[in-house]
Amino acid sequence: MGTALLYDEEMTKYKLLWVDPACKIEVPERLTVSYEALVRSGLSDRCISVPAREASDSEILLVHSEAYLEAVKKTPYMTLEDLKEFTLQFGDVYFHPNIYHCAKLASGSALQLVDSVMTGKVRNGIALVRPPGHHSMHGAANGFCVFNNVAIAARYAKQKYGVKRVLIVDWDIHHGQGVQYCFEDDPSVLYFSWHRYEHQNFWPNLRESDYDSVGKESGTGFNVNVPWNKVGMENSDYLSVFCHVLLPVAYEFCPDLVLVCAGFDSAIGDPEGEMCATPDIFAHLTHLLMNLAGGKLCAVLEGGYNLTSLAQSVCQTVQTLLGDPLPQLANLRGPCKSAIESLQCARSAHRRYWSFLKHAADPPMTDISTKHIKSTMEEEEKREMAEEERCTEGKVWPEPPERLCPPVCSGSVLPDDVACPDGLKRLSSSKDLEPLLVSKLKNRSRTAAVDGDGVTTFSRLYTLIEKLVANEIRNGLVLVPDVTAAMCVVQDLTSDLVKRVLVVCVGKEKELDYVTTDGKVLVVQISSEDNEEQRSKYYIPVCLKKGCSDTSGFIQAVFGLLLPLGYEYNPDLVLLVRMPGSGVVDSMWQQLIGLLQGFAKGHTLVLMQVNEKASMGSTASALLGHPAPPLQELQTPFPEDGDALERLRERLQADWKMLQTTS
Ligand SMILES: NCCCNCCCCCS
Ligand SMILES: [Zn+2]
Repeated sequence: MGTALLYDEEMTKYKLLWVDPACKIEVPERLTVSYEALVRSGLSDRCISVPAREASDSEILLVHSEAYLEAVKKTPYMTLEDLKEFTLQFGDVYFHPNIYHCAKLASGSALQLVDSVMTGKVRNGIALVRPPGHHSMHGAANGFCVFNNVAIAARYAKQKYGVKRVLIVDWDIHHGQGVQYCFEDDPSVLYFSWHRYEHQNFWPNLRESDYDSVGKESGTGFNVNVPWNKVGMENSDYLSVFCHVLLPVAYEFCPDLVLVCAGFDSAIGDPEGEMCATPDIFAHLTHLLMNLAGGKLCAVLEGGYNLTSLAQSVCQTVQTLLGDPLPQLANLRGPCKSAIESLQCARSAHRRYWSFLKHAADPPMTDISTKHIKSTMEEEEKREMAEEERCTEGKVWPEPPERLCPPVCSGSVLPDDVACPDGLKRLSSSKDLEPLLVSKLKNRSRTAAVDGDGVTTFSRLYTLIEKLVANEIRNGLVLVPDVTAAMCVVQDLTSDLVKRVLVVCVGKEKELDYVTTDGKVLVVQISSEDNEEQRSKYYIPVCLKKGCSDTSGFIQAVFGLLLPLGYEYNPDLVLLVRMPGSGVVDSMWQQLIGLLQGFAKGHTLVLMQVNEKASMGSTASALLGHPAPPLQELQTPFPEDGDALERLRERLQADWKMLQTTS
């Protein structure tokens, strides 16, 4: 299924008609540069164009009051003076004779997008709209917003499609207070927002935007705020919050639909956000949400006021929705001190509501929610200030790298008597291995693996790896008689082909006879075994009491450890090894493959044993980019697992900064 794109140039036909410094950044060009960038890059042609429509009164009344709607209805007939007068009652917003029409189109576009996704016409999509929506409230316009496009879409999805749970992710740099007010007492809508806050000193300066606003009444726990108390936040900070706050909660919530308040004023260069995250971060934020709700994701444009970073960020988002390989994010050095405080506060505020956060640490000693923080400018913060100046003053960043789609998506190396799953391209060995390499393999790994056809297998394997590295193939599936032997062989084959290999071992391993210390390989093993003594910086055993069949524990290990480690390590190849008898559940297995595609431009090599070929179908499906099925009802993780994971993270965070969640 495809990706919907909604855009209608009618929504460019309103603008600020008088002088108002607070509103001058909200210009029609925001929409035209975004759409033109999609056209120029060829991305719009790859999308399914869906027409905009006007939201009806009853749809608008799902969120707004009749009085407010009636008042807005009058604006097309107002004189300039009347419009100015009418605007005065609201904050940081302006009206125009055509804005009511555009506001109905913006909300209607969001509803068209929901229809396209919920009817299965498309898998996901994006609506490029203005005016934005997330600040508008039941009876008031605010922050450039007239109708709350995403809030209306959430109510509409519940009413028309019986959607039980909606996740709203608001990655715009402003707090979507309008959305928060709408759903704070509603447990069927989980609202997540990060936003520039600076201890309530940044617009809209609301006390209820802080991390301790967790929702109310039956909605308690279903409102997650992460305040940024400094500017200059980078990719590391954003990814840390996704891994350590949003994703655990989102997976536990298990939504039927994901709506994104896709504001791009959180990108570098934006005059509002003054952050330093680069446009390619949105490729990863989108990707990390795409295995929720069976891939049903609707992104609706909110803010974004630097026309260059806005256009780039929109393209990065659409390219990921289309399933293209992700760009590698380099030198992620872990969250800054301020981000860690925000992270820790949000996690501790929610640990009583979400079992996946149950073992989160206590809030930091310094109570960061007070408005006038009296923290002395420590050495670290001085460095951060210097960093910020460099970042925001410069306001230059590299164009996001090109994300080329390999001609072949998934290759396979299988025993001759095993049928190749649909969609995979069977590889034959293009050449025999050099005798030297064969002898190296023979003495390296168990004899059983390198008999006659063993060598054929290895030469095919070598060919597959060469094609992955050459980006001729995106990922691959390998079925071998003995995964342990094959693992060592792959390590040998890759050692001179790639710089860094992330090995993810699912299940028990007899004994891992290669533990490298040179950093060329990072092994993360998830099983029921605890190899305490073998642990090193590059060999990280994660022990689950009930082993890999415990999906709750598994998913916690993925978000709390594997993903942050993977981002920091930034491998050029991911080797995913499924040990026989691991007990991993197929849906979890597919989620894992989906999530690991975020690394190494999607170059994932899956190694499985022939006797597990029953799982080849689901493996192939995940490798081909089909969204993983939602993880059904997740039980509460075993306390000892959650606790052990937190302890392991605290031990490792000295070596791996992306694991930090406590200051
Ligand atoms: N420096 C201008 C103040 C603008 N304040 C309102 C911002 C609304 C953003 C909507 S995404
Ligand atoms: Zn914004």
